[in-house]
Amino acid sequence: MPEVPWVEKYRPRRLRDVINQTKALEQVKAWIEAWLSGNPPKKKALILAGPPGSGKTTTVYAIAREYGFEIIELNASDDRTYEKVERYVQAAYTLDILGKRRKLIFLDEADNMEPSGAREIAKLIDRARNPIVMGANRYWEVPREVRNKAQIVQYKRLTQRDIIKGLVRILHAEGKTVPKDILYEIAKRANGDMRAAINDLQTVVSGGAGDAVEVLAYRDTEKSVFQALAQLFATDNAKKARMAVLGVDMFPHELLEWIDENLPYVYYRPGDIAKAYEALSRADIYLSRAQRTGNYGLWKYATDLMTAGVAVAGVKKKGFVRIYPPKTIKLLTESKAERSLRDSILKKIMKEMHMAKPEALETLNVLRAIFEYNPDMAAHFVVYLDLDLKEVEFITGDAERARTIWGKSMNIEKKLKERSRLEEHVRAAVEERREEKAVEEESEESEEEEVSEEELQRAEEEERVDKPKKKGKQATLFDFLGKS
Ligand SMILES: Nc1ncnc2c1ncn2[C@@H]1O[C@H](COP(=O)(O)OP(=O)(O)OP(=O)(O)O)[C@@H](O)[C@H]1O
Repeated sequence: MPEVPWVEKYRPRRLRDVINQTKALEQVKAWIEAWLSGNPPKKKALILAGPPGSGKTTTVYAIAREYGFEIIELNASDDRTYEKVERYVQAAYTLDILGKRRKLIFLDEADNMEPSGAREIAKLIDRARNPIVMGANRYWEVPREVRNKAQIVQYKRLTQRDIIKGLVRILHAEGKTVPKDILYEIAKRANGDMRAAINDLQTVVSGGAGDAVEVLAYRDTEKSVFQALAQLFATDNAKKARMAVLGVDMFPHELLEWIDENLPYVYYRPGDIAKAYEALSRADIYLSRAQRTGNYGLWKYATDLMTAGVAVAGVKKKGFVRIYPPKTIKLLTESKAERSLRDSILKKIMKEMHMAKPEALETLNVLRAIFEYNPDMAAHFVVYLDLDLKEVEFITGDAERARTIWGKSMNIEKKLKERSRLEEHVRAAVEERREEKAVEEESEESEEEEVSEEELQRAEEEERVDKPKKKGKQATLFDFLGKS
């Protein structure tokens, strides 16, 4: 028998178990108490607005339980809903008098109402004798005529901490545990949606830890590391082994951890295991050298050793090998937003560096290392690839480091701008000078012509004078010589 969905099994029954919506709950309580005071609130409808899985429906059910209402739940996007609402509105008072439980009408998805339905619902709110509560993710998409007649109660997006609190509560109740990093990963990717988080938790707990990682971490990655490792461990061909890990979106040292974890299950002869580990430890040496020196070309040797080096180490077990994540796993997960960031970075790399996608992926890995260890060089890449801050954050995975690199890149950009301004300036000056020179030369040329005419005359005269001068000079010398 399939298990009851935990989202229903663990839906808080009481208001005080609803996590981190205190302000909203107070408003809802005050409003419902006004109904019970015999002096109904001015606005006879309530809109609970907020992100999915933040506790709106839960509130309605808990309030009904605590204040003794029966809930009539209807979907606002359903065309026939308003007819039903009308029936209940009519009947409600009578039922009340007959001592039956009071009814609370809950209309979910009020932001998906048809305009015609909205007009009817607005009319019904006017005539309502019992509380009408609506749920909506996008308040502004609730038709205006309905919105105007309702009081709004805003639900917050739950924080990661709230989500973890909710998940831990369920784990306690189930007597189950999951690794902390997986729990955090679930909370992170839920993005404030407790329902999504609880569903993920249930999948993970009922599936076992191996599946957990597969379900959570690798459903979006380029090529799953499970697939890659299965291929790697199935071959004793060096080239195939190298190929197996291409396209795995992972740092070499992370890949190394995965291989490290799974090696003992692949070889059964101790000598072979030892040989494989030797290849791994040499890979590790290359990796730390790469990190120390910034020579990331060494990554290639490291990757060769951990793939080809391991693949040829000996005789492997036949058949299916179950791949386990390393104990110290750093989950490489991606949300939709992260994925789109990564794609946009890849596109920039492909465009600027003229690369195909697999190469761009490798480059992204290299960039990650550079961004981790060499902020100055990273800043140049930011400018070169025209990355934005979000993309830099994605590459670094660390907001603070991203800001440092971003700051540096702004300086470079400023300098580049200054330089191009300067260049422009110098170029303009040179141009100006050249023009001036051209004008000068032109006038010089004409002056020269004039001068040369004069000079010509003078020269001619001089020539006449010169000769005797020269002669005179020579004569003097001769005279002198003669004299001496
Ligand atoms: N604030 C909360 N505290 C505890 N549990 C919560 C909270 N919010 C949601 N949950 C849990 O998440 C699941 C979904 O919650 P709920 O149905 O109240 O979401 P919702 O806000 O109505 O979402 P939607 O807008 O999608 O209808 C329930 O199982 C509930 O137990």
